[in-house]
Amino acid sequence: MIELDDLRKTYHLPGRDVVALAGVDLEVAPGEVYGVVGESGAGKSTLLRCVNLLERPDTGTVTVAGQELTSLRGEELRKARQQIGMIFQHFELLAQRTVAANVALPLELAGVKRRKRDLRVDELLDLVGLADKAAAYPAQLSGGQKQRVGIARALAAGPAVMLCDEATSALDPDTTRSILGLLRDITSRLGVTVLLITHEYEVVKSVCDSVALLKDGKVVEKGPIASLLSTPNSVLAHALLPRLPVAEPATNGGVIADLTFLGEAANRPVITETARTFDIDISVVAGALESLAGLRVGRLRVELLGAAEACDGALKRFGELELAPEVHRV
Ligand SMILES: Nc1ncnc2c1ncn2[C@@H]1O[C@H](COP(=O)(O)OP(=O)(O)OP(=O)(O)O)[C@@H](O)[C@H]1O
Repeated sequence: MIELDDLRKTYHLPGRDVVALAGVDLEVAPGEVYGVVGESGAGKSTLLRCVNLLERPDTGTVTVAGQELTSLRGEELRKARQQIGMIFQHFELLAQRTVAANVALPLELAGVKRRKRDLRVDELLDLVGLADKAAAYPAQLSGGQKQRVGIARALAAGPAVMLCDEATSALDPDTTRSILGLLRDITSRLGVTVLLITHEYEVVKSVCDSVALLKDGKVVEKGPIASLLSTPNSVLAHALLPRLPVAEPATNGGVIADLTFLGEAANRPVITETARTFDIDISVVAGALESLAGLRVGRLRVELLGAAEACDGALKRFGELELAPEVHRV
């Protein structure tokens, strides 16, 4: 649904060049929620601006819903952009317009007739739970309500794709949860594909199917969350896994190791089986369980007590069982 091929963008400043995108390839499948994460300055905003061509990449192509936007200009580009809705960190609502008139704006620009427009606006406000705020002005709304208006406006022209620029960074954690839930729910119901940029892994955890890590203008890792989680040494997987407390010294002088359980592995009696096989004691020190991209992911910190060789054997066995044991050397 969105295809980015070798996107490059350099800003020329007096006396120096800043490479913002250094050859980005990305493919977002229809209906998917795709997150792009990265530190400040990694190139996330530039990437998003290049997708709807608010910024023209120096080279490379952007294809959205089968149409190569980078080959279009003027009226053709304006038309093609109606396939793309956008929501912003600071909502970007027009203060002098009512909620209904803000949502109606893309429809006005697309030349939709008054009656049809009004019906569509009612439907959209209903969808985002703001039917009773149609006549209110943005200043009278909370941050979460403003973003709901932003979502309704982005959906107004019936886009195939929605771009979200740090959509929840200005909101508190509870409001963030409800906005992300709404975004996930509405876009999956309407079959809209979402590309979002964020610097928060919590956002990726709660809504994304796939994720890419941008660093210095390059994608250094990407893929569906479910496959990243089972990729050894994946930086993204590590950042997305449920958090265990900072390692404490071994309480009984044993070997401390963190194990990761994905999906069905959580149901197997591997701890008792391994303890029996190697004739050691294994106790659970800490644990966490979360749902990530529809997959149950568990992490367990265990302490192995027994002969050094037996403990090594047990750790090797955990590796064979794909539990990715990480040993804490204390
Ligand atoms: N209009 C511009 N002119 C000059 N340099 C720019 C411009 N926009 C971005 N840059 C530079 O390009 C690089 C990438 O910036 P970008 O804003 O895309 O990163 P980001 O990952 O979105 O960062 P943040 O999370 O802080 O918004 C940075 O070094 C930035 O200073």
